[in-house]
Amino acid sequence: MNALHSLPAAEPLIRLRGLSKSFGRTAGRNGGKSGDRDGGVAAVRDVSLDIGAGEIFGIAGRSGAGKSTLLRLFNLLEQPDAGTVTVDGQELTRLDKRALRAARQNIGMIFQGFNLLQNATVAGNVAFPLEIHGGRSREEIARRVADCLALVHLEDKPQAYPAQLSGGQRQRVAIARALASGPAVLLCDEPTSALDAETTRSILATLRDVNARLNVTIVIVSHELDVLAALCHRVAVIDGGEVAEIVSPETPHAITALGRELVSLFSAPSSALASSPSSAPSRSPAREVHHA
Ligand SMILES: Nc1ncnc2c1ncn2[C@@H]1O[C@H](COP(=O)(O)OP(=O)(O)OP(=O)(O)O)[C@@H](O)[C@H]1O
Repeated sequence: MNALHSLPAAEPLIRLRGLSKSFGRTAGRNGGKSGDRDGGVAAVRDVSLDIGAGEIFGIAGRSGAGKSTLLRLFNLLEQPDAGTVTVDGQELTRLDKRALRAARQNIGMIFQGFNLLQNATVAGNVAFPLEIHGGRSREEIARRVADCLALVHLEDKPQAYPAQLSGGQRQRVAIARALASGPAVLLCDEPTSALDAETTRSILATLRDVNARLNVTIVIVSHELDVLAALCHRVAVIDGGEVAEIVSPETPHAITALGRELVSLFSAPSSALASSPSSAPSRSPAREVHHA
């Protein structure tokens, strides 16, 4: 689908235009349009999106739809074959390596597997991106680490090692680390998929808090539709690398099956992952997107 979806009223914080990415023999700056024909995989096809400052934006889709590839294009962990990525007024796709490294300070990212340094303490993990980027004093870094750990309620764990923490605590360390440089954007790739329902609820509460208190724009990929419905203002449904539709709680008639399910979950007052502490503790597997 070529149409530009979505449109926050104000100037968007994130602007994607005509993004395409193929893997395989034919990947190249020509847009990967021949990707299928020549045996490659067209993972993302001509995606254009605007995401507003302070928005929580979800990406849904079946396994292999292109969700993670699309997310990794937001900070150019994947280089697009065609198209542009603009974040906070900076067109990332025009930057050289050095400028891109600096621009990435404005874009934090967390992953399903947490990706923590096992041999570093909690404080060491959070300090790490600040230390490698340079330009900050030891005191500044210590203050920033303490602030970020307080934000995720781990102020009592700076000297612990990742192996001594629960999965939820590890993900909160990863969130603190991703926020250490004060980014405007937090990208989340399946952040709760390795966690049980109770822990998922606490991570969602932390992400809501980060969004509300710091106005950090969040983009989250998840195959768990109830997670997306509990957290997001809008969700893009990706199918075959394209944006099939964007749904929100106000969408009257979703066109895809996933979109319809999301809309029903948005309006489900008893969503297991709603912010209310009295909500039901477990999630229904029927609300997950199963492999295609
Ligand atoms: N590094 C790569 N090399 C080759 N093909 C890739 C690579 N990364 C992704 N792909 C292919 O691109 C397509 C989209 O993959 P992607 O991981 O983005 O999908 P996804 O929607 O995130 O799937 P899942 O929910 O299973 O993680 C798939 O066909 C996948 O096999």
